[in-house]
Amino acid sequence: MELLSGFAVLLGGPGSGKGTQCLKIAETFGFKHIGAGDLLRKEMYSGSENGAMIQKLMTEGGIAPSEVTVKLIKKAIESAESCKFLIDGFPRSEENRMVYERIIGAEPNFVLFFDCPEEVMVKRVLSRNEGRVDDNEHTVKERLKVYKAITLPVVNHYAKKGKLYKVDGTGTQEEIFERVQPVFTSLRESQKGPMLSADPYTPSHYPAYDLLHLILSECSIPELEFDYIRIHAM
Ligand SMILES: Nc1ncnc2c1ncn2[C@@H]1O[C@H](COP(=O)(O)OP(=O)(O)O)[C@@H](O)[C@H]1O
Ligand SMILES: O=c1ccn([C@@H]2O[C@H](COP(=O)(O)OP(=O)(O)O)[C@@H](O)[C@H]2O)c(=O)[nH]1
Repeated sequence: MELLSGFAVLLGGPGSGKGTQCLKIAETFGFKHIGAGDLLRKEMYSGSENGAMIQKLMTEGGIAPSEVTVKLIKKAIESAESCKFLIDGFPRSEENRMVYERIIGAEPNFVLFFDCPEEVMVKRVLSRNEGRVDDNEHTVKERLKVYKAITLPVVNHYAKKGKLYKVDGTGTQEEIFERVQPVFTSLRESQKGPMLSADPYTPSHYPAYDLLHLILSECSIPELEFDYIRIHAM
């Protein structure tokens, strides 16, 4: 099976606001939101053979085997009607990224990174109050270690590729969305790449602009000369 698709990725530490902002972006700009952690939690509670393993590693603050997560993401993509995806909280390791690229056969067109001080993230996680196995002081410390050692290299990888747009993740949800929204709006409305403010991670012109513009516009692409992103069967 082959699907025509395109996607953006949201990365950031635990509690940096990925899920919250993803919902707003998805609703405003018509993306299908795929939360990697949400998929794993659903799998954990489904009684599947992987349930106990997922619960253990989430409680310990670790990262699920790449094949397990990628399979769940692939299933979510295939069952969605949309062709515009916002993947939240994945890839979390270089290995995640490589397995995703091997199995799905695509790279994200654009990566948003929420930059947030540790103490802010910890405070948010500890007041999330959703009954999660990992929202406690011990696990959040472990998650932050994993984030710095294993996830930040992925962020750096996308920065080097000129795909990363860093957003200040502090302030209210509305303030953060005000920072995020113009990026998506200008990409949707402009025919030419937006010139963004200087930032260590932010290219002044998006190399991935054309493809992202394609994602953000309707999915009727055939007359345009873009590389199609194909999702290959596993
Ligand atoms: N800007 C914000 N200010 C205060 N609390 C926030 C903000 N953004 C999100 N939250 C809250 O912090 C917690 C973590 O946010 P969430 O979006 O789940 O982060 P992540 O997906 O990165 O872990 C949630 O309870 C959410 O309601
Ligand atoms: O690609 C992923 C995404 C999540 N997780 C696990 O799920 C937990 C919660 O992730 P989620 O994205 O839901 O939480 P957040 O970081 O947004 O607080 C992580 O600590 C990991 O244990 C994982 O193993 N792989």
